[in-house]
Amino acid sequence: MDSNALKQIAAEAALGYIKPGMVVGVGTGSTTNLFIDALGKAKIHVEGYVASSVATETRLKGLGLPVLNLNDTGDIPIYVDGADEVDPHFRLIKGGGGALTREKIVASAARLFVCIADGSKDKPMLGKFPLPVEVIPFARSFVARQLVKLGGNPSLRAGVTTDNGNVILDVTGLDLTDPVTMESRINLIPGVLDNGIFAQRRADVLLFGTPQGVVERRA
Ligand SMILES: O=C(CO)[C@H](O)[C@H](O)COP(=O)(O)O
Repeated sequence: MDSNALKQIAAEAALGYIKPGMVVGVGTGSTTNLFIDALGKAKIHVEGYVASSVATETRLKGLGLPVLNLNDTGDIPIYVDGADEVDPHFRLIKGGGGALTREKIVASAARLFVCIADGSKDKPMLGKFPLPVEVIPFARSFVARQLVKLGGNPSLRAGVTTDNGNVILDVTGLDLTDPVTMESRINLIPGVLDNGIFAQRRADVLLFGTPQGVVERRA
């Protein structure tokens, strides 16, 4: 099975968590796109979907699925999204698609975070995938210098402006043995909007697509 097929079975498994009448938070990325397409076919009568990016909103609307504004909903029952890395403690690196800030907001508003991924994202620890950090453009150079002081090697993601009008620094070399602390330390740098460590809001359920089928883990 290629990685797309593994993403597909993980995405379809997440449908089992979607019940009629729910408000459903929807992440961003190629795995989530497969989940959206599966939702389009499943025609479950949910109350609506809260999108974590403009791209996701466009895809949902393109399939005729109802999109809600997060400001018009309370806490939401469930959020489904992919990840770039997942550790054994359900902590994640996200933001490969640049949508990390809105993803973290919607994930934090959700009571259950279901993470869908192909099995290659299942890692013994976080830190190989360059950590995305969303930065206000005015502060780009200052923030990059502070990230170097934290042990990182930041590089500007060329040609990318986030849905919030900001830039992304991708950072290699950080020591993520304590991801909870590093998540906070980076977010304390003035000019940082958020970073792609999801350790304070971890996933609750992991659905990994593997050649042997979907592996499900619960925190
Ligand atoms: O965090 C994300 C987007 O900001 C994605 O969930 C992450 O990059 C995984 O993407 P894909 O499903 O395409 O592998």
